[in-house]
Amino acid sequence: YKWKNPICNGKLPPGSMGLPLLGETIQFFKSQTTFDIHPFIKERMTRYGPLFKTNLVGWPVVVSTDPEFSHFIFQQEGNSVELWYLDSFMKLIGQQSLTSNTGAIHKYLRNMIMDHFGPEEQKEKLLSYMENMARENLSIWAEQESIEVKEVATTMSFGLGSMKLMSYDPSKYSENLKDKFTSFLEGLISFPLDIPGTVYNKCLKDQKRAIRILKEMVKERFYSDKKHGDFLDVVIEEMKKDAPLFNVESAAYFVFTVLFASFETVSLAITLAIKFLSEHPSVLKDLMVRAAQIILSLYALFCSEHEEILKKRENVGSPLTWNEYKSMTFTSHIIDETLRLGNIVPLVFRRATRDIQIDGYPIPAGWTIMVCPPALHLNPEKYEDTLAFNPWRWKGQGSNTASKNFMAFGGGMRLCAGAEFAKLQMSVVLHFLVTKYRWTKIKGGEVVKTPGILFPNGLHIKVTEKI
Ligand code: HEM
Repeated sequence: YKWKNPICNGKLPPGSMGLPLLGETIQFFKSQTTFDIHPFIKERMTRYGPLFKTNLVGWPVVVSTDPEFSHFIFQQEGNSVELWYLDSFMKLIGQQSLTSNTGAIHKYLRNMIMDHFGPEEQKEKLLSYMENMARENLSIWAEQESIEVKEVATTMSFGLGSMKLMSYDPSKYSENLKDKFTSFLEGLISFPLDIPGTVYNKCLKDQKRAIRILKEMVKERFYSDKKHGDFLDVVIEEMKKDAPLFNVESAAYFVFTVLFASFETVSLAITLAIKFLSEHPSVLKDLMVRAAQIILSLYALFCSEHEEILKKRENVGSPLTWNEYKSMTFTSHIIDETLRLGNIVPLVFRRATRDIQIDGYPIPAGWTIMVCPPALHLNPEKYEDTLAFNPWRWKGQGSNTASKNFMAFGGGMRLCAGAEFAKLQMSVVLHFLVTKYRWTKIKGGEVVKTPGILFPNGLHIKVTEKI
């Protein structure tokens, strides 16, 4: 009785607390093979409405599928809610990483990241890194009989992220850092059962090895005076201050979190975009026509005005400027649509630090609030024919990062620090892929959501250079 009726001032939102201790955990982790809202959420939305209570992995939770309330929750960061994730997640991310810091320290660390991934840095340095990375990787893809997209996209994004963060050189270390992340995203939102054979267990082991490598790097840098111009330089500078924010352990966790956030999400988004484009030739055709138009108009302009620049550009393919990438509205619609339908981050967690009232229901202090972006992204009142991949639905809008109906990058003070970096990287890869190459799907492409997205059979394609 106590389990089913938690003590609280007033009537809690509708819903069931499930079985004692287990709650509704088993139903929550049930896998699905479509992009639709997870059946656990969908069934309860129909039964109880947009806000309902449940219990997951021992924690009392209120699930929000309501745009207004979800937006309100993101705005309440540091006021009536704080960032909070399941114990299993925190164990993987580390108690001292950015995600666990609040207030001024969070702001300070967040700015450190923004300084390295923000628009100024993108214009100055990152764009040319990205273009080189995309060009080099694509030419390697085109040499293969077939490639598995998620795998090669991960290699490319990891290369970019790890170079920018810590000038990572794999040949210097006995174990490869990238291999330690293969099951990380899956593990983060998988059933937190730490026994051999489970994804979570593998993830914990890999995380320990990754932290070991990163600690080695942090120590080496700490005792060296050589500057690399990367993110780790800034972390080391922090460590050398009188009242340092980091020790070796927390510095390693910090870099680990940013590294993970910077490449797993992007490589998944690139894979999803390629999957959707492969399945929707009319979208691909439109994208190719627009990309060709941009290049042709640039060439025409340069031919008439800057013969030397044209020559330089011809030598390196067809790179563009930051403003040119930003003005590719159709590409940004494809990216928004991929993120809306793909729901790479299917759940965002917070904890009420004091009692919150919503529509006459109390959410007691200490309860978890789970914001569910797919419910907002697949809301038929906002997005017609919700499961259709239709980039044209964004026509007339600029690029989306956060709104009440688009929360692919979260919102409020915790809005993804790498959102613009991620979108730029996707634009660059798509631009080079469609202007210089064509591809055909060989096999795979099916998805399973657990609730994180997996490609159980991969997505295998053959890339060829256009003549
Ligand atoms: C398509 C790619 C990406 C998606 C879908 C995505 C999604 C998200 C979401 C939903 C959050 C909010 C989590 C929360 O509120 O609890 C977040 C936070 C964050 N993301 Fe991303 N992200 C992406 C790419 C990146 C990249 C490339 C970076 C690297 C710089 C990055 C760095 C971060 C950081 C540091 C945070 C924590 C921000 C904070 O707590 O202030 N993300 N991301």
